[in-house]
This record gives sequence, C-alpha cells and structure tokens, in this order.
Amino acid sequence: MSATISSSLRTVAALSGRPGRRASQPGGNKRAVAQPLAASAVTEAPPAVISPAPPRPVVGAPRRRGGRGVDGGADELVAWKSVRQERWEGALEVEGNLPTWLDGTYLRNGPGLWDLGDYGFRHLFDGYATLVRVSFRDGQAVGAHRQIESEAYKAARQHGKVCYREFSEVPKPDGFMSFVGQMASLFSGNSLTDNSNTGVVRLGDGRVLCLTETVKGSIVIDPDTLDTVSKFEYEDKLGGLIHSAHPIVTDTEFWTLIPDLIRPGYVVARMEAGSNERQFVGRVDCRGGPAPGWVHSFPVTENYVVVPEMPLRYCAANLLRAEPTPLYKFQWHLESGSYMHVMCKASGKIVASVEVPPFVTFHFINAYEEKDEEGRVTAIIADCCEHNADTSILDNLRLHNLRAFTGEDVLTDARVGRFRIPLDGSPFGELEAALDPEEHGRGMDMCSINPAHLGKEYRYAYACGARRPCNFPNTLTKIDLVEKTAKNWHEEGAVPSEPFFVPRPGAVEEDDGVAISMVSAKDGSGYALVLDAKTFKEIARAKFPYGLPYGLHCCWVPRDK
Ligand SMILES: CC(=O)/C=C/C=C(C)/C=C/C1=C(C)CCCC1(C)C
Ligand SMILES: CC(/C=C/C=O)=C\C=C\C=O
Ligand SMILES: [Fe+2]
Repeated sequence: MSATISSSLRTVAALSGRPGRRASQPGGNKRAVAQPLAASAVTEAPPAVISPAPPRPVVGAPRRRGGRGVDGGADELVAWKSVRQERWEGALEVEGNLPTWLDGTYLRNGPGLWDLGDYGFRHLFDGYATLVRVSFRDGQAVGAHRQIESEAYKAARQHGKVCYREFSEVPKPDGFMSFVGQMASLFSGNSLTDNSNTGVVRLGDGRVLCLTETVKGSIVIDPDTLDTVSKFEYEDKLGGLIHSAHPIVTDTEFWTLIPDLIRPGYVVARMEAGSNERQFVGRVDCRGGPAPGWVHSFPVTENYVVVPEMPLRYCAANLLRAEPTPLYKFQWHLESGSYMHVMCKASGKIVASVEVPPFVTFHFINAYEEKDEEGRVTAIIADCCEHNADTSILDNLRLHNLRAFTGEDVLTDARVGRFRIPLDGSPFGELEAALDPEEHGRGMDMCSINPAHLGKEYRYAYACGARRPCNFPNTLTKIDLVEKTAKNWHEEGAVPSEPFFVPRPGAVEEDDGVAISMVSAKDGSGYALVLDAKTFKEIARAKFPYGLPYGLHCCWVPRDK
C-alpha cells in the first residue's frame, strides 16, 4: 500500500476525531501572540471604540497566485473585496423610518477578508471571519465591523501566509521536514483551521457563538464590542473534528451532527442551553459510498432530526491534496445513492431511511411533520435550497468567477427542494420543487424563516434569489409556500446577503416583522436594508460610510436579553 493511501486512512481516522486529544498549534504559530503584527499593505482603523475613519478596501495589491488578477479594477464589486477592519464602530445615516420596536443587534458573520499582504485566497469560503453588526434603537442605527481573532487569522497576519488548512487552501510546506510535520498535524487535526467564518448563533444562555465546519472553529464573541472572547470547547467525550456548520439552536437546546469518516455515518448530539457538554442521542449509518455526504446543515421537526446523506461526499484523498480539486475536499458519488434518514429525538431510533433523487444543498430551510386526520404523523416534509443536483455551484463561488462578471448568465439554477419522507416503511422519498423556480429567478440560497415556526408547519421563507443574467444571487426573495409565489427585491448591480427575519414583538402573523440584509452596492457603498416582511418593500436603509464585503449568516440579539 502506498504511503499516500495509508496516510489517507489515518487522516480519515483523525477527522472522525478520537476524543481527548488537545490541539497544539502548527509550528509557525507559536510566536503569534508574542510578536508585533507584521507590517501590511492593508489599511486598518485605530483601535478606538468609535472610529470616524472608514477602512479602505484592499485594492491593487499584486497577486502571488489566485486572487483578482487583471479583473481587479475600480469597477470591481466591493462585495468580493477584502475590507480589513480590526475595529470600527460608528453611527449610520438612516434613510427611511426604522420601526421603533426594532430594538437590538443584527449580527452577521462571513469570510470578508480574502487577502493577506500579496497573497489572495481563491474561494469565497476561505476568507477570514469578519463580523458586521448593526444595533437598532429608537429609530437610530449604529454599525460596527471587526475581524475575528482566530488562531488561523493571527498566524496568517504574523507570517503573511496561510498557516492552517482552510476550505480550499493548504499551507505550503517550506521544506521536506516541514512537509512531514504538516502531515503529522493533519492526522491529529491540529492543522485544521479555526477560522469561524460561516455562522453566528445566540445560544439559549446568551453566549454568542461563531461557527464553521471544523469543531475547533467555534468561537465565543461579544455582540457589543465584537471582541473575540474565547474558544468554545466542548466538554464531552464525543470527539469529532468536523461538524455541521449550522447547529439547530433554540432558547433551551442545541442540536448538532458530527460526520464519522471511519465508519461512514453521523452522530446526532444535543446540548442543553448553558452547558458545553453534548450528549450522544443516536447514530445513523450511511447507506452508500465510501464516506458520509457533506453535511453543512440539517433540519429538525418537533419530534425528529432529519439526517441528509447527499452524494457529494467527504473525500480523504482530496483532504490530503495540496492543491484544490474541482470539488475541493469532496467527491461526487452519484452511484452511491442519496438518502434521507429520520431519527426520533427522544429515543435516538431511526424511524425512516429512504432513498431520494440526487440532490446538492448547503442549507435546509425548515422541516415539519405531516399528519393525517387522526393526528398521526405520516411523513416528514423537509425543504432546502437545492442546486438541481449540480455541484458546479462550488465552482461559481470561486472568487475569480465572482469578480469577473461579464454579463453572461452563469449562476447555476436552484430551487426550493421539498422532500417528502414517508414514515410508513416505504423505501423511497420524493424530492420536488416547492414552487416554480422562475418565481425567484432560479436562484435560491441563504434562507431564513420566522423562528417561531422552526420544526413546524410554515408558509414563508426569505432567501437570496436571482435576476438573470447574473453570476451570483442578486435579489432578496420572500417565498410563499402556500400560494407558491415569490416577492422579489432587486437593486441593479447590488449583492445582498441572507435576508434575516426578525419578528415584531407580540406578532401573531408569521410574516409580521422585518427582513434585514446587508447590501454591497454597485457604487461601492454598503448598507443594512430593512424590508417590511409582509409587503417585502423597503422601510429603511442604514448606510455605512464605506463598502462592505459579502457575508454569510446572521443572528438577532434582542436588547434586553
Ligand atoms: C464558509 C462555509 O460555508 C464553509 C466552510 C467550510 C470549511 C471551512 C471547511 C473546512 C474543512 C476542512 C478545513 C478540512 C476538513 C473538511 C472540511 C470540513 C471541508
Ligand atoms: C453563498 C452560497 C450560495 C450561493 C448560491 O446560490 C452558499 C454559502 C454557503 C455557506 O454558508
Ligand atoms: Fe451556511
């Protein structure tokens, strides 16, 4: 057996996570705290609480490889530019009338820094975690913007290069010995990134947690100062080096999925609010393929956890490669089949495991139990942003493609994929579009719902859709799953991020509230957009004095909590 194959197997073991191993940093990172920050071409604001000086985007830096190349010009969209902001806070100019009931903080996380000195990342998901917040009170808005101080980010700043394994990039060994060291740290998981650039959630106990797909990339932040507070360490024996980037979080609990790459499957775990200890609930064995399907998110109903097994599966060999493969750390195994599993939350037992048509999704929208006249649960309905079983969405999200829009319609089609998973023992489930995708321009991702409908029947979803031609979702869309229609918001040349639904306190109707999105505008400016969730018309916008990079997921922190 070749060295590579045996290494692959050990890597798989490492990624499945044997509990009890403490992370130590890769060699290059040991001096990260002690040394002063390396000089950098990037402008950063002084560490004042209120800084009147807006940051300058990183423009015109030479590229060692990857990055913007010849397309990096003045008319490049600010959405895909690095805007480094170690600390900025300031009052925002408000256009329109913010509802006075909107009292709290909207917080967004995302990979907003893709450049380090003269080095440029190649994929959207690689960028260093960037927090943007807008705090609303009495019709006024205050904005703030900061980088998360992960070990990966601090090491990269210090050394001017990637020091940990990111979504698509792998640190380049300096010599043979360093290569050996790197392999060793991959086996233990030490070289995996803690760049928590994906989600942000408010836990039931009030802690605010930033997340990505590596377990070590779970970082507690302060929603007011945006300070990086601490690592979030799980105090249990479950292990696991990777997990779903999107746990299900309520005021009382936290559900997560941990893929097992040694014995292909998934562990379902639950954590009480206030605790750091996940409890094992149950296990799902994969039905096909050499490894579990990629699980970025999953849905729950009131009584069940739904575990998706998609044919885009983790791939040990690709994990080891120094250069990104077309599908990064994954591989497409159409022959392996696609499955949906349903686990009872109370017993951990699998109550259904059905084969479904092939699918590709990052984000589940919601799920609920379908009942007959006697109130018996007959099926689970699970909705997701589904990319027509086409993995080329990953290629769409390469920075070069995002920065090089030529007017051609290159964004691959997506839909609201609705699964019906029967609970009567039938071997097959269904997957169909929940509404005509033309309603939202055949673009569909970055969704939110009214949190009061989590796991329950619901009517409305908010997401990013498309106005064609485009290379990235460029509209905000409100989906009515009953009428099977959509209302769309669009501004020419703008890139809006996930429209996050915030209910009006005391609301009864599902869409009584606002949808908040951050928009990177064509003229280089950035603003928080507040839409009336009912009419989907603009109520107000709160303008930043500089442009904002694109960001991914959001949460809402009410003022008195
Ligand atoms: C931003 C986003 O949506 C996804 C980020 C995914 C990341 C950072 C994945 C990282 C990984 C590794 C560093 C190695 C193991 C596999 C995998 C989970 C893809
Ligand atoms: C931004 C995105 C997909 C857009 C395509 O329609 C996916 C982000 C995934 C990670 O959170
Ligand atoms: Fe996500």
